[in-house]
Amino acid sequence: MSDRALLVLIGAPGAGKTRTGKRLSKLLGAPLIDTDSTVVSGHGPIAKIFEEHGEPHFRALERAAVAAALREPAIVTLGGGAVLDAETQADLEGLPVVQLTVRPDAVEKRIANGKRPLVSSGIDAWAALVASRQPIYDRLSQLTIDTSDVPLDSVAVRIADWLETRRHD
Ligand SMILES: Nc1ncnc2c1ncn2[C@@H]1O[C@H](COP(=O)(O)OP(=O)(O)O)[C@@H](O)[C@H]1O
Ligand SMILES: O=C(O)C1=C[C@@H](OP(=O)(O)O)[C@@H](O)[C@H](O)C1
Ligand SMILES: [Mg+2]
Repeated sequence: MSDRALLVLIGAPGAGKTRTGKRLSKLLGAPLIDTDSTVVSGHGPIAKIFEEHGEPHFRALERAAVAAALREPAIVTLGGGAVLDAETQADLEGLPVVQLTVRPDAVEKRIANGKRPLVSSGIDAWAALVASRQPIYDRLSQLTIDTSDVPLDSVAVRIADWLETRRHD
């Protein structure tokens, strides 16, 4: 049997997927693949890709990174929009998928660095984007954790505990 991801984190931009994935990787001693980091390593900053080549080009690069990552025995953290891809949705079937969520009041500061082109105009754009995707995040995930008031370490521990329980089911 080919390798598959150990855990996948999905959810809204700024919910904490990348940072939580890093903590979990340390906690579990497992490798981490952040698909945005893969794209950035190969093609430069995301905002620049959007500016110079447009969103469809970014999505194609992202899909390639996601397809490769999901075939590795690693913790995989996706960009917030990666789950819009139908092939990615199919690839996630049967994998442990955790959704991170965050309230608008808590995310505002987190996304203020201008690195996320789709939400750089502010919290209303973020809220509209997340509302449109919420049914997909809900359908694909088996566990949801709101990170608004929970420290990173605690989010990581909760996910590690859940994974452990799942192993014994
Ligand atoms: N549980 C948390 N509590 C407080 N701040 C957090 C938490 N998780 C993430 N952050 C902060 O939010 C920002 C975005 O985190 P990141 O992991 O990049 O989110 P995502 O990958 O979901 O877009 C970072 O500055 C990070 O430090
Ligand atoms: O929600 C989105 O469409 C995006 C989220 C970002 O990742 P994070 O969710 O890790 O911020 C990044 O992939 C890109 O800016 C597009
Ligand atoms: Mg991220």
